[in-house]
Amino acid sequence: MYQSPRRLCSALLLRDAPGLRRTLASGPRRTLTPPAFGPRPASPRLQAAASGAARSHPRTVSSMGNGTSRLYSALTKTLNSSAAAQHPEYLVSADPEHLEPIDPKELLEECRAVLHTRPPRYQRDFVDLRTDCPSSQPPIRVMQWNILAQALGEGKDNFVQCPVEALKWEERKCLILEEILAYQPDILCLQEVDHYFDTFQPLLCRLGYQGTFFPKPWSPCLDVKHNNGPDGCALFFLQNRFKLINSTNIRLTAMTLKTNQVAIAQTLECKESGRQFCVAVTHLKARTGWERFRSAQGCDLLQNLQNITQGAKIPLIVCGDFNAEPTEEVYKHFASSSLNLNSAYKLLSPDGQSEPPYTTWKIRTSGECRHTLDYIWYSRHALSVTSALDLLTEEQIGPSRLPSFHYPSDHLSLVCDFSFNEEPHELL
Ligand SMILES: NC(=O)C1=CN([C@@H]2O[C@H](COP(=O)(O)OP(=O)(O)OC[C@H]3O[C@@H](n4cnc5c(N)ncnc54)[C@H](OP(=O)(O)O)[C@@H]3O)[C@@H](O)[C@H]2O)C=CC1
Ligand SMILES: [Mg+2]
Repeated sequence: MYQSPRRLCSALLLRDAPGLRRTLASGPRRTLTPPAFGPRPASPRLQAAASGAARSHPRTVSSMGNGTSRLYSALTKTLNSSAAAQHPEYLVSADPEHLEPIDPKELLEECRAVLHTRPPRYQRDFVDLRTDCPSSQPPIRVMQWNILAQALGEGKDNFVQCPVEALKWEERKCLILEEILAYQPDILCLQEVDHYFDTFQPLLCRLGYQGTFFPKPWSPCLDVKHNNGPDGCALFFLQNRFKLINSTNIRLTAMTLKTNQVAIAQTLECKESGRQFCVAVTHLKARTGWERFRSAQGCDLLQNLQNITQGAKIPLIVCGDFNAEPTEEVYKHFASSSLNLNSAYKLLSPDGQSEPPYTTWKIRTSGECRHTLDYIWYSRHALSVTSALDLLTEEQIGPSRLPSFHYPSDHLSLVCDFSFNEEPHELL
């Protein structure tokens, strides 16, 4: 598709003039699955509106913690004198409700232009898991992803086999957006988000999502020089499909003590069917030696979810980086909870009983770390998984593991399609 130079220079490219020049010189080489979002009017003011989005303050996000995060975000931008001097328009506030929608195809084109020197995206296929006749309602697509905080990736994680150039934010953010645009989730659950206000909230808002961000109270990102504020969990849903009924930000406790880990839980109503369900996102405490702590955090989350779902009356989907293998206590608590949860990715195994062999794979100074830590739990009686996105193979991941020039995070995205099971009275 032809893109005028003017259009290519949008929000994504504002801070990447050399990338733009490369784009115009050689054109995109990468191949992509085209997005299938509903058509939106192409915006003739994409460039101006997108730059406005990048400097805007959100209105729809929930309250707790957002003030802190906005402050850090504003502070880091102000302190980043080069960015402020070159693009003073970043400091001007705009009302996100009056920003024009983005055509996802245009955004994808922009991502492709920025990424044209990188290798092509990995091909991942959806596995059909339907066991009965198709539902009359369109499925609900849920994406779970620890996207890797920029500050942690560059300053803390020690991915010794990953070249620093592969972590450049101006390109890595395009890889993240490309992944989201490729799978078009209705609901997006993210961890390690440290670019909510300047990137994901404004862009995803203009793609039709409503977002909520809850930062960690003492994010390790804040220890990193030139950080962009705290990292935290973010939850987005498509506004044309769901109505927000209730939203709760949860600071997890462990043995009654407040911890540094958080969750967001929202009750949504499907606009097509009128059915309600609850979706939650969390990121539990990392590292070995913290198993009992994680277990306590999991119990606290389950207790909160019991209350929010009115004792399992409302169907539930819980996405998260649990930082726990299936052998850990916290996993067992979720698997045996009275909320009647099943883990969606088990359904990809031949017997439907085994988790995938890995959801994260990286090489640190301590050696290779290959673990299954990320899950999508769902109410096994009320919901069915109709398909799930297969994981990357070892060959696709490559010998240097993740993140890499191909893939932006050390965690793989998990994507599932859900449908509501018929209620007993509807079967009569
Ligand atoms: N600025 C301040 O004033 C304060 C800062 N802190 C910082 O916060 C940290 C604790 O925060 P907490 O939320 O408990 O952190 P966690 O232990 O949960 O880990 C934080 C992040 O580190 C990643 N991580 C996991 N294993 C390793 C590893 N081996 N090496 C490097 N990174 C790893 C995790 O990624 P993943 O989930 O993908 O594995 C996670 O996102 C402290 O280390 C301290 O640096 C704490 C208090 C105050
Ligand atoms: Mg991490």
